Amino acid sequence: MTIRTIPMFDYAEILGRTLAPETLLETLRAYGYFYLSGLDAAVPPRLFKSLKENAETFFASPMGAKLEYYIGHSSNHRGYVPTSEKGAYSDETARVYEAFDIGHDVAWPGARDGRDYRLIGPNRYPTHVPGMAETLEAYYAANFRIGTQILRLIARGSRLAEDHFDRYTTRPASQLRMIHYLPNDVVVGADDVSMGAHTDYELFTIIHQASPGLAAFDRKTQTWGAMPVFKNTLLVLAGDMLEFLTGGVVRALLHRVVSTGEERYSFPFFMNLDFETEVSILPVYGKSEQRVVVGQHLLGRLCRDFPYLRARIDEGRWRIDFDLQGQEFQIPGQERRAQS
Ligand SMILES: O=C(O)CCC(=O)C(=O)O
Ligand SMILES: [Fe+2]
Repeated sequence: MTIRTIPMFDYAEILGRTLAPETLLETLRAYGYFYLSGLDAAVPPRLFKSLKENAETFFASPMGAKLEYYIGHSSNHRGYVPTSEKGAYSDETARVYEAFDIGHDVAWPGARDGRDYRLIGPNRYPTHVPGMAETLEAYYAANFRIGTQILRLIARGSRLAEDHFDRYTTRPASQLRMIHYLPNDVVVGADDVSMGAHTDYELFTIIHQASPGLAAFDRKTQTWGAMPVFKNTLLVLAGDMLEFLTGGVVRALLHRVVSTGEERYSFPFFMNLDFETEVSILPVYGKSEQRVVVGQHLLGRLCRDFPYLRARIDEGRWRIDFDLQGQEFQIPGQERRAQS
């Protein structure tokens, strides 16, 4: 038997500034994740509860009602994602999840600097689920506040002013997903997954899992380990942008969702910078000419995940002025793993 230490911080340590920024960064470096407890003031237990209740009600509604909010009919990538919207993951044995996606809710401001991502704009909510808009907006705002606190610690730990990133999170490319894994009878083995192995595309992901299923890859032992679920806690996973900013000191956590046949709900919030933010390695981690634009990296990745987006771009309905395939970034001294 292996005994595993689980990194867990109390959110009060972050708000009260008793958690050293170096400790947070060292934890992300060593584990790629940490749990956050003590969230009652930041995310009241009744908000977690109504989030799940809204998800249950929405996903239980007739397919016709859900498809009225189909993401493929949205002009800014918001709404319902059916199980058929299958991404290019060769290890997804049984894709049995559906989702509902929202983002930063803002009136469409039009293209800026000629960069027209079409991922920006207002959210769209089903009118037949009472309270869903209020709950999701409140949950999004709570996660964004928590994400901002974590990002400020990361800034301090990287020898930057605490508010360094604040100016880049005015219209963040941060999405929130409600995910519903359907109960199913597909016979599975220990390695069968319903969401294929991937890293998340943003700075970090703040996940609330209602039940187990998430597994993370431990680079040291080269094994997959289950991520336990603790009531009213959040799990924070390092993503691609943090790996890029830290020059690979913090690696994005490779993770996947194992098939169990059981119904499951999960709510990831992907903390990101503004779409047009051009990022480079932070000075304390080294020097490189390489630049990545947050929205371009995100869109490049989303095109792998969403056939409807690929079709729109391939058919010229969404014109983009950059190379979608060229969004793979290189970390100096590290070979980029092959994406499945
Ligand atoms: O279902 C989960 O717990 C994780 C979902 C996930 O990894 C994702 O949406 O990127
Ligand atoms: Fe993920």
